[in-house]
Amino acid sequence: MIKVGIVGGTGYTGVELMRLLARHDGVQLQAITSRKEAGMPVAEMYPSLRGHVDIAFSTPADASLDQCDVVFFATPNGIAMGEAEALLAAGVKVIDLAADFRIKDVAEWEKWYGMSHASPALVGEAVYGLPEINREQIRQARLVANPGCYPTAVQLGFLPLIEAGAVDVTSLIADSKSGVSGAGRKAEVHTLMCEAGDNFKAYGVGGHRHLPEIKQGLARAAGGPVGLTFVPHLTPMIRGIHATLYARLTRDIDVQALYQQRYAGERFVDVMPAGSTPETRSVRGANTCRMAVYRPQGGDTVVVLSVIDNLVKGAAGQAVQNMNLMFGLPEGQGLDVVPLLP
Ligand SMILES: NC(=O)C1=CN([C@@H]2O[C@H](COP(=O)(O)OP(=O)(O)OC[C@H]3O[C@@H](n4cnc5c(N)ncnc54)[C@H](OP(=O)(O)O)[C@@H]3O)[C@@H](O)[C@H]2O)C=CC1
Ligand SMILES: CC(=O)N[C@@H](CCC(=O)OP(=O)(O)O)C(=O)O
Repeated sequence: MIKVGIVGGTGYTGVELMRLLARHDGVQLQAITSRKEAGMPVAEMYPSLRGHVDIAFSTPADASLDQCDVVFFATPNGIAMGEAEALLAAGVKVIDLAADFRIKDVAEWEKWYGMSHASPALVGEAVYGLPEINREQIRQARLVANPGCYPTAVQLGFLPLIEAGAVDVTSLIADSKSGVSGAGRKAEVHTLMCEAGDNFKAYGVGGHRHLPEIKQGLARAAGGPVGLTFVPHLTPMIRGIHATLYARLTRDIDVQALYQQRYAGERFVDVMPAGSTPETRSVRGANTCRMAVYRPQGGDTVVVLSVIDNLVKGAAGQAVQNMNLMFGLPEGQGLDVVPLLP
């Protein structure tokens, strides 16, 4: 049994990790941290876990994380970078759901995240945890930078076109919408029901911190810099990301065949039949990125629709997928979830 620790168990990605790991045969939940709720049984805070998780929260200091085989950081940005080095030295693998190790250019990371990096030496070692592009490196990794939610939906949506060299990479557009759980559980005015319910708005139009992460991944696929306009929106739903992506073709190709071939062996990417429109509710609770690709009126604009559950393929599910790869387990273990509908 793999001994698992979770730092930040009271938050939305933390409780989602517990929901998935509770049904995973290969792991034992060893420690779940909370600074404020130490001593409280996890299932008292989250009755959905009654009968599934029978331990109490402990403080990060009391959690004996160095006794775990793997520690997930489901914490705000800037926490894992201060803890990872000691855990790795103790032989513990680390998966950070935050952004501390996602961007290889440390100065760029510091600019977007507004803090100094506490562990720049580890940034080079960290493997970006998008299995559909980095599977073999993840298998060997001690430290995985789990991708952001928008970057997962956007990169998976654009990759086939860019890898095939079939589009103008200087003029990509990602029009993306997120459910409110993407903002986490912390109290903030903009996520109050009277602010976010029955409302729809763009934010971060002038620059969102996921922009450099997405551009880094797409540039790697393109073999050079890309130009991307990325506009996120907050929608009045709890879970889900819907990314509508636009690119200009540079040659005539069958985009449906391209997408089907690229993701043919990928269990967690579903290319729908031509003419389909993926819905966010079709992936609710599941580790699936579902997509459809169009060439409206047979023209040279490609439109890709890409949906994920931000808490699953956009965070905790992808983190479990990465853990499975790092420990040589079947990649989908614990992730065989049928989406909840309606
Ligand atoms: N929500 C989403 O859809 C996604 C989130 N992410 C990223 O995952 C991370 C977690 O997100 P989310 O679960 O939504 O966030 P939440 O705000 O819901 O939870 C954050 C958790 O971190 C703990 N925490 C806060 N500060 C510290 C600290 N200094 N030391 C230890 N623990 C701390 C809190 O617990 P307590 O106060 O009890 O100690 C809480 O459990 C973030 O970096 C987020 O950007 C990534 C992809 C998607
Ligand atoms: C709706 C909402 O507020 N979403 C968050 C992004 C989600 C997130 O969790 O950020 P990381 O993936 O970088 O960790 C935001 O835009 O800041």
